[in-house]
Amino acid sequence: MLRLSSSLCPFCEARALARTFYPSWQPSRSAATLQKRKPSRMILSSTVKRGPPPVADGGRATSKPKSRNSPFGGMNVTEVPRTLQAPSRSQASRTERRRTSRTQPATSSSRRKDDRKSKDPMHALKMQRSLANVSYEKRGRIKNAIMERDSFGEFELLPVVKESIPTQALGRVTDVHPTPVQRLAIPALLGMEENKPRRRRLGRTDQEKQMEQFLLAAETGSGKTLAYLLPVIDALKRAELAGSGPQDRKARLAMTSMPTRAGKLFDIAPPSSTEPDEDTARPRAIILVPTSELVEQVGALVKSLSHTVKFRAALLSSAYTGKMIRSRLFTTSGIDVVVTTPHLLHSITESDPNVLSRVTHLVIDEADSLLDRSFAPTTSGIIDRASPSLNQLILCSATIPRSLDKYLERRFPAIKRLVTPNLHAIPRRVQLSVVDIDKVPFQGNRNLACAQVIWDIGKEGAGAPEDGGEGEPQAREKKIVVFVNEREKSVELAQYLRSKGVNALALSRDSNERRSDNVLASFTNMPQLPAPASAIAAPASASGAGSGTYTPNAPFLSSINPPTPPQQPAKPLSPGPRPPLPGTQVLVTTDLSSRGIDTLPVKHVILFHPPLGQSREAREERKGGGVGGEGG
Ligand SMILES: Nc1ncnc2c1ncn2[C@@H]1O[C@H](COP(=O)(O)OP(=O)(O)OP(=O)(O)O)[C@@H](O)[C@H]1O
Repeated sequence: MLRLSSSLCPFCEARALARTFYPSWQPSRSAATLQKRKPSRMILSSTVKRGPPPVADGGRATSKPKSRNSPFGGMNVTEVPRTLQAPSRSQASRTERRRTSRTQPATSSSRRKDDRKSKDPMHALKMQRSLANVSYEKRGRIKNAIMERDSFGEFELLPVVKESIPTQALGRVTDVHPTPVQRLAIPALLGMEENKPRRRRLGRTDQEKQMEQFLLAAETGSGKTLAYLLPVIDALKRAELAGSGPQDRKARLAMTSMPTRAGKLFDIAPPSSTEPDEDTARPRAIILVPTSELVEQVGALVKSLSHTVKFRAALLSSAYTGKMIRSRLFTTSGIDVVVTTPHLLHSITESDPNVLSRVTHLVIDEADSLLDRSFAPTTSGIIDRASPSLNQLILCSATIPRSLDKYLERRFPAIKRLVTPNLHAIPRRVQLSVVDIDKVPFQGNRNLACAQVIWDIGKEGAGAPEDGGEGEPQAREKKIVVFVNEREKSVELAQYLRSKGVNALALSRDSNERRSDNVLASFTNMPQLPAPASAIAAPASASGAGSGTYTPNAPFLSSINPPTPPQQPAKPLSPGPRPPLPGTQVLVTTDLSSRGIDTLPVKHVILFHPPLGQSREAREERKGGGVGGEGG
């Protein structure tokens, strides 16, 4: 079991740790995993943390421990620090041998699995191996390059766009400066670096050769939305000032001849009496996100900018009725920017392919999700259909899983990768704790372990506001998100937690609570919290991310468990009502709520299952094939 607790940072840095381990989601400021010793497909990268090869010294291999005082000292920790876990030299060499054995033909896969189970308690944390490697040299180079761009004024944005940044986009921020990803991406997307030799374009078609392709990869909560949105809006406004070009008309004509297919999910055909004009249902920019919740979040930023920059934006998602979608899309006043999900856009284009005919900018936000196995066919289809008119294709992601890496190599070999220095890094202020549920007092009872952790967090500093400040009691409530791998489990666990006196709600694709605005809203609709979170487990080491094994708090355990004689293992909880845990709200959810949603008030995240590193949909597909289950 892992538990992370962290201090605050303006961009929910702590979510990045869990996101680093779990590329398909990004939780909030702290996280915990209830870890059972089972192998996981998500493995930490062997090359990210690995230092220089051991130096032979008189026949004995010696390896110098990596300094934790370096700029990346707290990053990419693949094992519990020696002080906490005290692995022996032989254990370390076994780990190394196991890494090597993966590259060699296996003699017995079952033996290898057993080996992993028995000798590698931190196996689930090695999920980073599924992430693409970014060399330190490259990180250093980028860091130097972006250091001097510390003001939005340095970007060649239209004045009206620049003026909207402090007032609309970052209204709540007092000291407005671009974040690293914004320093990196905005000039590139604006073409401010065009004097540099252009990279060879290897697109599949003539049209694609003209299309610029970018990958924005930066840690979660780093401001990627604004990093792509400002240049896109700037380009739309410039095109508007210049008038639409002949290329647009050509592409539109080509698309008009595309056949209309049946079998659509939503009936969004335009009213038959209305002849579509230039701007009706012909957006020039489309932003694709994985969930309707994200449509709302990204859409809110787009809408706020639209008020001052003056463009027309529409939010389309399955949260709206077909009638609302139709009226937004086919509004006679026209449409410039659409924020939607791939499946809905696919349905729309099935009935009206012309919707994509004028798209010059296509953004695939959360590209690691939208180009994974479950979304890729739909997303790729949209890219194909839009590419004739596209000027820029922008992929945006908090991680680069190896699967995405390979996809890009194959499909977009000329893509320009804009990667921030801290990508795949574990935020230093995050505290990480591992709970071994096999040990006393949990003895394999994962639910009990989870309840215990929540009680410990809830009781920690009970009575005092979590951020040390004043405010409404509701705002002082501790918010904890528990991520599970199966949606059925979210309901079951929430019920269990309620039976233990925890105010817990389940949120999954098909839970009844999903439609309740209050469920997610209370975990997201908070002002940015400036103060650091209280330390829950051991204080973070001075050198970086705190990490250690979690020790159940005995008094708190007894508050949900009957007292047990000393030296005796605690008995598992029996179901039944418990006195409520005050001031704590828990959301038990799948990765539905994880992709890019800003859960700012959440400072504690529990990874109930070791993440599988795939989207929920992909896992459900696999589950259909009999591989499902609780995971972990
Ligand atoms: N330059 C900035 N200065 C201060 N705050 C910023 C800045 N840019 C963005 N933010 C804020 O940072 C928060 C996170 O931004 P955003 O959602 O764009 O991050 P992200 O990188 O897209 O995260 P994710 O990977 O989770 O989608 C938002 O509340 C946003 O208002």
